[in-house]
Amino acid sequence: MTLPDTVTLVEVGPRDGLQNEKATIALADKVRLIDDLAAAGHTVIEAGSFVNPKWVPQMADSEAVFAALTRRPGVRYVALTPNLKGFERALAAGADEIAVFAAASEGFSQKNINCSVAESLERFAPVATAAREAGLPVRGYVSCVLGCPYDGDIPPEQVAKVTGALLDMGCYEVSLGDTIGTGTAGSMARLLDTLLASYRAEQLAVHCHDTYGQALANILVALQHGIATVDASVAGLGGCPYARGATGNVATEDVVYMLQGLGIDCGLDLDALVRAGARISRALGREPASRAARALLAREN
Ligand SMILES: CC(C)(COP(=O)([O-])OP(=O)([O-])OC[C@H]1O[C@@H](n2cnc3c(N)ncnc32)[C@H](O)[C@@H]1OP(=O)([O-])[O-])[C@@H](O)C(=O)NCCC(=O)NCCSC(=O)C[C@@](C)(O)CC(=O)[O-]
Repeated sequence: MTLPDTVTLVEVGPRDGLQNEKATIALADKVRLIDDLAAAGHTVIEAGSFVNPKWVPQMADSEAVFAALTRRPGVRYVALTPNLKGFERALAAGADEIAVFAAASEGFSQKNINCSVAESLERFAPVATAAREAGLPVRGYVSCVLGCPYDGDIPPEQVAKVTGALLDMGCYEVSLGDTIGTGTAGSMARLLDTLLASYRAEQLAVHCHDTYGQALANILVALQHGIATVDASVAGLGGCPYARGATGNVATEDVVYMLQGLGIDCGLDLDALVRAGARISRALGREPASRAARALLAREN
């Protein structure tokens, strides 16, 4: 199978990564992280979310984050928004793009956004319309595409239905979230075979959590299916507040290391990324979860 020549990495560390942290993270550390990631070559960075701060307190300062980050030309700063209220906050904060987030399973939808999948899609439609009127691109997420902590196995057809609804309402791309990281190369291949019967590879991205250590294998399968957009989180930060036990996203450093080995360009400076991951990990009082970052840092000592 042919692999893409270039891959776009969507950096979700500042949002998906930090949203799950219990201790308060200083605004300056969040902003420094985003600026470091842009300096390392990222062109798409999810910088925060405009959700109910009672649900996700760690993202309560997203307005301040957007106001303080140093905008680099060519970088899109994305905001996650659950409803029109969130969209208005994101617009006022100066987000370049917004992301709406649905789920493939009813159980996760209820726990994460307090409504059914159908109700969430009804909520997102006016958000997509408002974003279009404001000239902002909209990205869609579908969570739990390879398993749900509440509903168990998820048939690929169920994922295809929600993906189609998000594309129909105007999302330019849908990111397929293996929220609890239970997917394997086999289940990812089956999912993509189903989705690619109806949608183009350019309309899809993958968002793999590494709970079972399968994320890189699953991403490789996605690349082999022609998917050229991959979400990742520097230092493997994160988890999901509504999916107990889920670890962070695949570490961006590990994905970059794999892509470099495959000769695929993603425009990132691995050393700069490793330093960015090490800095935020120090601020959080831990080692980076990235295996590549730890190996590269050990070589320096
Ligand atoms: C969706 C809601 C808001 C529904 O929550 P709700 O409680 O049903 O909302 P509501 O409409 O009934 O409003 C209740 C209160 O929330 C306020 N409110 C309502 N909306 C907003 C807003 N946007 N910003 C600020 N405040 C808001 C609203 O004004 C009201 O305030 P009150 O009258 O009580 O003072 C809530 O469930 C929520 O915020 N959920 C967010 C959960 C979340 O952020 N989860 C993590 C992100 S998803 C994820 O990580 C997965 C992903 C994307 O990475 C992919 C993957 O890995 O699978």
